Parts: sequence; structure tokens; C-alpha cells
Amino acid sequence: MIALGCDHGGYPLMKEVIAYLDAQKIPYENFGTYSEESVDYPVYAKKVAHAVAEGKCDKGILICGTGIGISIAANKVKGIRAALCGDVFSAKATREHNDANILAMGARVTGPGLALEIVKAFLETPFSNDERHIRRIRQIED
Ligand SMILES: O=C(CO)[C@H](O)[C@H](O)COP(=O)(O)O
Repeated sequence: MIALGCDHGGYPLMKEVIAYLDAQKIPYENFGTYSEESVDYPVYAKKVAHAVAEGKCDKGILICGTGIGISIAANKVKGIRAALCGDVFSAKATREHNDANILAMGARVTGPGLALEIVKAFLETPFSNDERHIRRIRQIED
């Protein structure tokens, strides 16, 4: 189950992400927002981050205008490793190396075609389970 959250700036891209998940039959829970009416991104970052940190959802996708604010907010929640990605290489690498559990993107930065490639890479790439990466993630947790 994928937890979804966005603010008004991220909403147009989130609609594209939802269409992609529907087409792929990937289950999700949408924590909002649900329109382009102005809202505050920390509210949605918190909902998604808690759903992931508490194990109700396996991973999350957060979108705001830049992806910056919503990733900063999500990373305040213990156990969350939210990665702001604007390219496919980073999306793959953050799964393999950081075991990132939330993907953040910027709807005013990254176009929908690339964004969906990023989502695909993020959702399909497993953590490497390499000892050196596990050690470094433990250091982050400590
Ligand atoms: O990118 C963001 C946070 O990092 C927000 O989406 C952005 O700040 C919203 O701006 P505005 O209220 O002017 O639409």
C-alpha cells in the first residue's frame, strides 16, 4: 500500500501519479489534498509520514511545488527517509543505498513524463541489503 500526499502545488502532478497507479493496479491510500485550493504542505507530509512510519503503508509519495518543503517536513518523523528526486538515477539509488521509504517530487520542477519514470523506478527498485548501506542507515537512525 502506497501512502499519497500533496499540497495545492503538487496536486496537478499527483493526479498523474494516481492515474499511473490505477493503470498499474498498485494500491494506495490518498491522504489529500484533493484540489488546487491553497493548503499547508506540512499537514500532508505528517499524515503520510506517520502512515509509513507506523507500518500502515509500505512506502509514500509526497508532492509539493518544489518537493523541498514536503520532504523536509516528512523527514522530521522518526523512521522516515524521504528522498527528493528529480531524475531516475537518484530514485533508483535512493532505494538501493538509502532504503528511502518516501519519494518526494516537485510538480513545478519535474514534468509528468519524467515524474512517472521516477515513480516506477522508486517503486520497483529493492533495497540492496548491502552491509555498508545498512550500517549507514543505522547511523542515521542513531
Ligand atoms: O514547494 C512548496 C514547498 O516547498 C510549496 O508547494 C510552495 O511553497 C507553495 O507555494 P504557494 O503557496 O505560493 O503556491
